[in-house]
Amino acid sequence: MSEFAAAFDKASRLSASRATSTMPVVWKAKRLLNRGSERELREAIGMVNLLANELIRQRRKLGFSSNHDLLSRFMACVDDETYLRDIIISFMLAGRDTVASALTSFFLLLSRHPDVRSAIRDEIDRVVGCGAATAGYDRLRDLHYLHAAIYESMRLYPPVQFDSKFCLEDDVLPDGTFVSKGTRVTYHAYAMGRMEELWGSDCHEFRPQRWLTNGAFTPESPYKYPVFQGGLRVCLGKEMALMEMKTVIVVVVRRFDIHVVDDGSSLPPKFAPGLTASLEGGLPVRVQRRNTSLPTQQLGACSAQCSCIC
Ligand code: HEM
Repeated sequence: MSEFAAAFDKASRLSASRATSTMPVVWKAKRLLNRGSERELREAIGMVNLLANELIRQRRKLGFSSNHDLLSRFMACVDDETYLRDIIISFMLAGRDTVASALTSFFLLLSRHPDVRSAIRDEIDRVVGCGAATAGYDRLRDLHYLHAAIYESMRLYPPVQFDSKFCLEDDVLPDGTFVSKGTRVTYHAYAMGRMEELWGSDCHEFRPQRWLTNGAFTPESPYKYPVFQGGLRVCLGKEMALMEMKTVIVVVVRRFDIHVVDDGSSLPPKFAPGLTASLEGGLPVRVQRRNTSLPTQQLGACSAQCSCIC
């Protein structure tokens, strides 16, 4: 693991432990005295800042004006170095573990639902084409069943399981509930995804079809499905996350079978405490190459017998 990743993980873990502390006064005292976990947190944040600054410095040296990656784009329009560093750290924090968490639970569910796995493979062959090794943006967008399976997986295992906000001023919620200034209000995406009132009596089942109408993906209100938050502070990386996930899934699912080790238990996974949901001890899997001869040829080069739409 790189020094950056290690410092990053440590800083995330220690910040999350503040939120779950039963006596916040303890960590606040430690922070004041620069002791124990708070001292470690300060050091980890220092290391993250240092390495993020170094990343910016190196990119500046190499030149960024003709590059179209995210960092170069931000560098082209942000002058303030500290602000730029904080943007990089925010995007890494928001985008790294969330996608990893979503993919982990997706493959966990897929190994328990071979019927869904087959349906995904059929759709990929039909839409992406059996002659294409990877899929472009437009083809990924047309994978409605896969989109539905990803949404369904995150309904049951949202990467951000719950999220709190603090009320700045006295306020009244749409249902008339009064919330006084300073109150902590938490929405719990994990619990909401398993509520019978919201999802029906099969709310605990993994059923991608619930998101499809005549084969097309049909979204739900973000206030019913707050996996990416809603309103003004909705996740900025939502579309990017979905594309990233689809890209990985298309490549992996076509070539490999992922078997969760000791899956026979069908016990619910045990989560580790943290800002994003991760499984305690990881998810041990056996990866088996499928007996498929996926071609290296490009889109549009399929044989006459192929039923795909290239
Ligand atoms: C499956 C993957 C993801 C999930 C489930 C997810 C979920 C969320 C949630 C729940 C929030 C609201 C957090 C809060 O208000 O406290 C959020 C915010 C945010 N996300 Fe994501 N996210 C994902 C991937 C990404 C990716 C890949 C990026 C960018 C590379 C990203 C960038 C952001 C940013 C910048 C915010 C802050 C928006 C703001 O406060 O205005 N996210 N995300």
